Amino acid sequence: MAPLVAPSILSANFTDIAGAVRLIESAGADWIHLDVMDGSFVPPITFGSQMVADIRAISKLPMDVHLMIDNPERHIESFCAAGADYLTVHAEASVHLHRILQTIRDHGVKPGVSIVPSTPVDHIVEILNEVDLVLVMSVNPGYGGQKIIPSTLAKVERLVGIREEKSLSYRISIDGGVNRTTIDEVRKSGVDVIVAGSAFFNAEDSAAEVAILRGRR
Ligand SMILES: O=C(CO)[C@H](O)[C@H](O)COP(=O)(O)O
Repeated sequence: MAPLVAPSILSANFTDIAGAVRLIESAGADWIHLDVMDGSFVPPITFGSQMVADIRAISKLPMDVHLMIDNPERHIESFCAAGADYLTVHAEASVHLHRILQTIRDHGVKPGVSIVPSTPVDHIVEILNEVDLVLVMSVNPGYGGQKIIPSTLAKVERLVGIREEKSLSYRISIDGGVNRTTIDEVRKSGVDVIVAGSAFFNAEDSAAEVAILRGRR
């Protein structure tokens, strides 16, 4: 099956977020990916739950909210209330991962877990039955436009295997450095969702770019 495509507004022009959302919709992309950064877990600061609420007000596309923040437990309620469909926290950001994931689900939102390139899949095996999404960071988080770290694709393959072995149903997403040069290798890993920032927002024809990322040329 073709993967879903989730353009990341991190690579959009922040003076025209509504325009970026319209572009994502008109290009036929599947989800909107929102990178929340706090200047602590990662160096940059992007935006908070108000951005999620404002996008919810103008779009019905599923919102895939990726919290690159420390102490995510402090912010679960506000992002759930803002209208996130998927809310993903970093395994490295809290020792109380199990509780956080359950809190997200209690709020009626799909919980996700993410790992940075240096974190092995073994670190999250115990909570895979609690999540609807596993987001594998294929670059070190914080910035768009970086080169993919190829060894991260083996983690996607491992997650595909565990899902089958344990009859689980999470989706696997990859984030960072996915573009028309890397897409063939990325798709071979068995990934379900492709997050694309610069490849989407720098494309001359964004609908064609979505088709390429899905594997239809
Ligand atoms: O999470 C991110 C950075 O932390 C971005 O979503 C990711 O890097 C996508 O950007 P690009 O497709 O340009 O690599």
